Parts: sequence; structure tokens; C-alpha cells
Amino acid sequence: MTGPDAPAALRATGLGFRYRARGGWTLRDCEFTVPSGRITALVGRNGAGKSTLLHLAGGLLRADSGELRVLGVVPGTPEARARVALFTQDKPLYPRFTVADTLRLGKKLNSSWDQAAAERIVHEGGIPLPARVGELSPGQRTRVALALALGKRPELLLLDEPMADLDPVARGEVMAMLMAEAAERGTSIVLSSHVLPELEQTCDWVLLVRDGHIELSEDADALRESHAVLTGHADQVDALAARHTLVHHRAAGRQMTALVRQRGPLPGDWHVERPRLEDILIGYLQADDMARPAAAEWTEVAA
Ligand SMILES: Nc1ncnc2c1ncn2[C@@H]1O[C@H](COP(=O)(O)OP(=O)(O)OP(=O)(O)O)[C@@H](O)[C@H]1O
Repeated sequence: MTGPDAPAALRATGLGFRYRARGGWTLRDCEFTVPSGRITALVGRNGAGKSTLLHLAGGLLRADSGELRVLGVVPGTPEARARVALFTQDKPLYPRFTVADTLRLGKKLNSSWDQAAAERIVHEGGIPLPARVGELSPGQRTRVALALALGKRPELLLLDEPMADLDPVARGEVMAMLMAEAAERGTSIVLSSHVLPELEQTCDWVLLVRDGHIELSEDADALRESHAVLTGHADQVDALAARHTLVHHRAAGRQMTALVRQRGPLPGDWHVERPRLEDILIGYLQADDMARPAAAEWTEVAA
């Protein structure tokens, strides 16, 4: 179901998770809602917790605290498994199977299987159906795994760095395919990626994870409208920070460039530019560095 009454694609309340072997919390107090029918960019620095979040949503891991719902249901239940597809970085496929065997298995396991859609995805990559999966390149295996995920005709598609092994042409094709899927079928898509320019045209919702917390869960256009890149004299920074949220700033001599979330009219003595989504995301990701102690301070903390 899509539309205003549809349950959220993802909803988390107080969500927490820790890997037993590791001890501390990997995700903590996560509160967010991703509406259905969106293409969501899941972004964050290495180790922020993106894959963990997708594995929880896909039902491969269980929350240690709080609650996560996918399309209004508990992840990993038969209902959720029927409606949600998860593409993981390790792409678990049987290497001795041919591509045709793999799609046959997809058909056997999924009542809503769309063989034509799955075959189209592998054909577009020039992958012969009789080829053995174990003899394919990583990028070709990515395509087969995507064919399995999309052939299932899921209502929610969770993709963990699907572009990582693809060549530039294939990346464009896969992005176009995902946009068509969302536009034609209303499929909700959550896509983790480090390639920010590719998210600019595709994604209309942003979920940004920082050190196991959700920092942003917001409409992409609303983010563009509420942020500004300002350039001006560095001695104005305190006045700026008093009125607006300073996400990230960088000084070069007396000049300063700042990414701010506006909390009202901007003062006139700054040069103002509207940022691209990529600029905003980089600003938030760089803000991680400002919040972290420098290397020497890490040593002190550890000592
Ligand atoms: N199986 C595991 N056992 C123990 N710790 C893990 C395991 N998987 C991930 N972690 C840890 O959990 C944290 C979050 O990892 P996760 O893979 O979710 O991050 P990520 O945001 O997807 O990173 P990346 O962008 O590098 O893929 C990291 O500190 C990682 O070391």
C-alpha cells in the first residue's frame, strides 16, 4: 500500500543494537520515520552503523532495545519477508548454480516472483543465463543479486552499497532501474552509498547515521531549502552561530565558508549560495571530524 495512509517504510523508536563480541552499542536511541514510496539515501562515515541498520530492517539481526518496524510489521516475520527484499554487500549466492538456476530458486521461494523483470536485469548486463555464478565478476554477481531482489517485487527494497562493484555505465543503468521501480510501482527503496553525487538526482529522503545515532531523517528538498553555504569575514562567525545552526565551517585566513541550517533571515554581509544535497551531506559528515578529538587527544583519552 502506498499513499498518505500507508504505514511508514521504516519506523524506529529507541532502537538499539550491540554485537555480542564487541560489547558497546553499535546503534543507540535511534528515532526516525522514513515514509513509504521514497527513495532514501542512507549515508554515514565508515562504521557509523548503516549495514547494521539494514540488517535489522531485513530481519537478519534483532534489536536489543526499542523497536523497528518495516511497512508496519516486525522485521524477519513471514509477512515482512514476503514484502521486503534485502541486498547485502556479501551477496550470498550459490557459486555452483547457473544464473538460470538462481532465478529458478527465486521463483520457487517467492509467490510474487516476476521472471521477466529478473531476466531483463541480467540480460541488460550481458550475462548469459547458463553462466555459473562462481565464474562471474563481482559486478556481474551484483546484477544477479539485484535481479533476485527486484524479481521478488518487494514493497520495500533495502540495498547495502549496491553500486560498489559496478562500472560507471552499469551504475547509471541500475540507478535508472531503481527510479523506474519507485515511480511505476511505488516501491520504497533505502539505499546506502558513499557515492554522494549519484544520490543527488535519485533520492528524495535522507537518513544520516553518525556514530550509531540518527542525525537526519528528512525530505531532501526540505534539506536543500533550509541550508545555505555562506562565505564572508571570519569575525562574524559568533553572531552567525548565535542565530543559526552552524553545521560545518572552514576558515582560510580571514575568510570563512560555513554550511548553516537557517533559523530565520540571513544577515546581509555574507555571500549566500544554495547548496546541493551533496554539499549538505558532506558538511554533516565533516562535522563528525569537528566533534571527534584530534589524534593526540585520542591517545590521551585512551591512556
Ligand atoms: N559482525 C560484527 N561483529 C562485531 N562488530 C561488528 C560486526 N559488524 C559490524 N560491526 C561493527 O559495528 C559498527 C558498525 O558497522 P557497520 O558495518 O554497520 O557500519 P557501516 O556504516 O555500514 O560502515 P561502512 O560504511 O564501512 O560499510 C562498526 O564499528 C563495526 O566494526
